Amino acid sequence: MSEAGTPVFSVRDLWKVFGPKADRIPGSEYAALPPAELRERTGCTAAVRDVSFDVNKGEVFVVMGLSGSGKSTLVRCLTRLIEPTSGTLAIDGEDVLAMDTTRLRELRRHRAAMVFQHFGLLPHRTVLDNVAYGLEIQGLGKAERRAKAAELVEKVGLAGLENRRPAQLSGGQQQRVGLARALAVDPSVLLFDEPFSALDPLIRREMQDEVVRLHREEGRTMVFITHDLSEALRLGTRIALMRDGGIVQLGTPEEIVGSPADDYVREFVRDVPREQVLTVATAMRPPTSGEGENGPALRPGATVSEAIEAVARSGDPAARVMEDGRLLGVVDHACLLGVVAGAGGGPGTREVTV
Ligand SMILES: Nc1ncnc2c1ncn2[C@@H]1O[C@H](COP(=O)(O)OP(=O)(O)OP(=O)(O)O)[C@@H](O)[C@H]1O
Repeated sequence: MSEAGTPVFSVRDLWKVFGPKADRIPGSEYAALPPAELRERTGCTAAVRDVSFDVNKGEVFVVMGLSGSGKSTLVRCLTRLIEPTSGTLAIDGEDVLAMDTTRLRELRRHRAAMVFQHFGLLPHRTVLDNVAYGLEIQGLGKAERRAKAAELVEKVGLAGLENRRPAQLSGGQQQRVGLARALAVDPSVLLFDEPFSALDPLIRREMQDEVVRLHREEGRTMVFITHDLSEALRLGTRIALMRDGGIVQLGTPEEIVGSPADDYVREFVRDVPREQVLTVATAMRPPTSGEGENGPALRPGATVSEAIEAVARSGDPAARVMEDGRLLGVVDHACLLGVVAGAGGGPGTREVTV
């Protein structure tokens, strides 16, 4: 269990198999077959294949993978929009698979709100009424829900547009309405299913910033599906990288980029500018005697690219990595260039010298 206490979601040995007699697949001789062979021999597709993970309170948990890797199926299983074939699943410690229909409805409406790519806004209602809709379902009085909705409309940057209808908004603005509506019920977790993939790049970036801001300001737990690596790296506290229904690697952006679990992940992250993801805590080396007196001070979480800027500005041969007044290590030109050149992510793997 994490420091944050009970995980928001706790998922163990989860399978979702589509096809005839799907429940005979998990745990059988067929379970380890590659997808094409499984389909050929059984007519089944294992969309989610023996997956286990926790979503911790306050984190942005990104589910990333190529089309067909199982992202949507996995996230839909979390609230049983798709019924898992086998495994266990809990939200805030409560068994989701044991919930009856009333409890499940409550889960989907209040505890785990979903933000979709197609916003599903009510076309004849105004922005304000669309946001208030979730509160109406909750049984709040009219004045109260309009006041709360107005607050949320402002929070997502739509103040002044309260009385427009969805058709009078841009795609990004519609997505903000969807976001405000999901936030209205104050859920313990927000689930995003590729919400920004239909938006143009600039608006998409704006919406990503919005998610980062909401996360920073409210510490809200989020599960975010994307097939876009740069989006995953920008938003994710941790990223689960899926392939053929399984999780090939689960880790922080830095772990995924700096220590890919296998060749598949390595290929996936090949073009990522490593200096923007890897931190000085990874790139640093122990100080030699006399070092550590001078040079700019950086926190361990500073990126290598921030360190390069600091060293270039100060003209010192190295920067110091400090925490609570303690010297943890130093990053000199060789450490920093080693990261840029891709000469390994961790200590002891650098080959580049200057
Ligand atoms: N209802 C279904 N019946 C049969 N197979 C399905 C069904 N839904 C999904 N699949 C299969 O399960 C696999 C995972 O699909 P899923 O939609 O979860 O992937 P995804 O990673 O979300 O893809 P995308 O990014 O394209 O949305 C795919 O091979 C898909 O064809």
